[in-house]
Amino acid sequence: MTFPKVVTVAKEQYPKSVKKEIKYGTAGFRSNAAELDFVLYRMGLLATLRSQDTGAAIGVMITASHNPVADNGVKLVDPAGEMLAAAWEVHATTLVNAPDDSLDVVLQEIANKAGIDVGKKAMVIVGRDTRPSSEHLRNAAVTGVETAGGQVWDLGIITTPVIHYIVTCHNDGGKYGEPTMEGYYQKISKAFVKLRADGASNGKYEPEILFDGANGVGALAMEEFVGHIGKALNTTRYNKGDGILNHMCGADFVKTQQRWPGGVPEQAGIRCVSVDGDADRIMYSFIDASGKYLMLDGDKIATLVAGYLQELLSASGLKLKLGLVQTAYANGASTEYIQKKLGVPVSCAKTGVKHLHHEAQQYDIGVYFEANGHGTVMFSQAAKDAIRAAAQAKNSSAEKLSGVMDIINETVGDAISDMLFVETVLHARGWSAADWNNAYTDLPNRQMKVTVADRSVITTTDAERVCVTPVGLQDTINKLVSGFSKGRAFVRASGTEDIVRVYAEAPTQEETDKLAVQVACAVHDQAGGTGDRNAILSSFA
Ligand SMILES: CC(=O)N[C@H]1[C@@H](OP(=O)(O)O)O[C@H](CO)[C@@H](O)[C@@H]1O
Ligand SMILES: [Mg+2]
Repeated sequence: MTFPKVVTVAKEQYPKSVKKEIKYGTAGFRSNAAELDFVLYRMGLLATLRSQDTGAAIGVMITASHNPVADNGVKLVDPAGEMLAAAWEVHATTLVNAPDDSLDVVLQEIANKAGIDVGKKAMVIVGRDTRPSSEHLRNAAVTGVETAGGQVWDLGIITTPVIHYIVTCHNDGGKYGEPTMEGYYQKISKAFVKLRADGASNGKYEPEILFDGANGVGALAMEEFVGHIGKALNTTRYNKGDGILNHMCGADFVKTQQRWPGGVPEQAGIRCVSVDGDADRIMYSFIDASGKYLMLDGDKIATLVAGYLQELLSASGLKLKLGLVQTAYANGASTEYIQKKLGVPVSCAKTGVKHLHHEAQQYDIGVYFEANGHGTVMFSQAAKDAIRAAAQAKNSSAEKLSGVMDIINETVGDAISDMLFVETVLHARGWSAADWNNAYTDLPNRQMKVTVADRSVITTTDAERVCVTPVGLQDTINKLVSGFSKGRAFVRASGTEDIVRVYAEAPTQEETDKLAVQVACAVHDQAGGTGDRNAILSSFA
């Protein structure tokens, strides 16, 4: 047998403890941490096989991102820093659901299917967030890798974007950057400091932020990072790990509650940057002169950076195709602004970073962002070559573009790198947060969750904007939407929670809430709702 100890180790140390089928979803496997030992062991096994399959190092990140501290999760990172290939998501699901005593057979089947020489060397790069359960789960993953004959490179506590960066750099022989934490910090901070060589203040821009670390790994990363940026950006850091992870703070709290994060003193006029529990998402907040709270989300960031890239691109004279990728959750006002005012083409992708990432590859410069603050910019090789050559020839816009390329972590959304990019654009434009916010006004919007017996009855098309089944539900939605001038609504099954999500937009918050409630009731009625219908009806009463 090719996998001699796999079954014994599983039975003795990491027996399968969950009976129900679990699935490698939008963000890998995620659940209560107590249910994950066997999953991590098995993902260690699978990562080894995937490494043998690709002849490259594979990443394993242990995190449940913005979810509560009692949860945890695992996702694999493919050789070029991208999300695990779809075919391997299927293998992951098969392996995790197999009984303990058939693990060796299932592994062999995967190896046969993919034509893998399992005697080959394998390297797995493991990282984890600050959750108390993460160390224990790391041990399970490491045991998996070693039992399958692979070698482990343990990065310890690290942000999700940095593991993506290190996997990329390790596999391309250092072309993208030096494959270490220090290499990452150096690369992005040097570019940032250089771009503001003329001075940190400019017009209404002040180089000062409040940083909300969500009590997670982003806070630790920022503590190290400030040493590299010196006076270029003055940061006051909060939620550094003294409180509960993601609790009343962080990017997800800010986005879903549309409130100033707990643990950060309110200061009018100063930008507050919130990251999530693994630092791949970012939100900006500020309080204006009249004391009003304002949130600047992924759509605001996307339009700001795409507009700036567009400007540099046309000033440089380079003929490269720039585009923005959003999802159906993008605020309609942001799409209209970027398309009509700035003339940047927009594509809509399905929810989940891998879909946006893929869609962004059709552009020379592809900006992608989810409204919840997860996103980055990708440059094609041709774009990189053209920009660097023009920069060498002292084309000043191309020099700026080249600097911006070094700030950006192209491998995945990265809160710290995205923050530096936003700060760079605001600095270049001489804008305050209010100026940025005034570019366009968000349409009021509302998200709701509906529990149903089986969320897979909801299927969609057209980047999730149209519901195909249950038959008739879309007709109902259309009818409801037509009752509001300029309304928009859609429904889809969540990929990370056992619920159906409802999204609505309309000219006023009151109408938006009304539309959301009506659509949620339609889902409840036509898709097998299990919750309390009256509770839906009285949601915003
Ligand atoms: C509406 C929304 O915010 N959905 C989130 C959420 O996906 P769902 O499939 O909607 O549960 O989690 C994903 C993974 O973190 C993230 O990519 C996505 O944006
Ligand atoms: Mg995250």
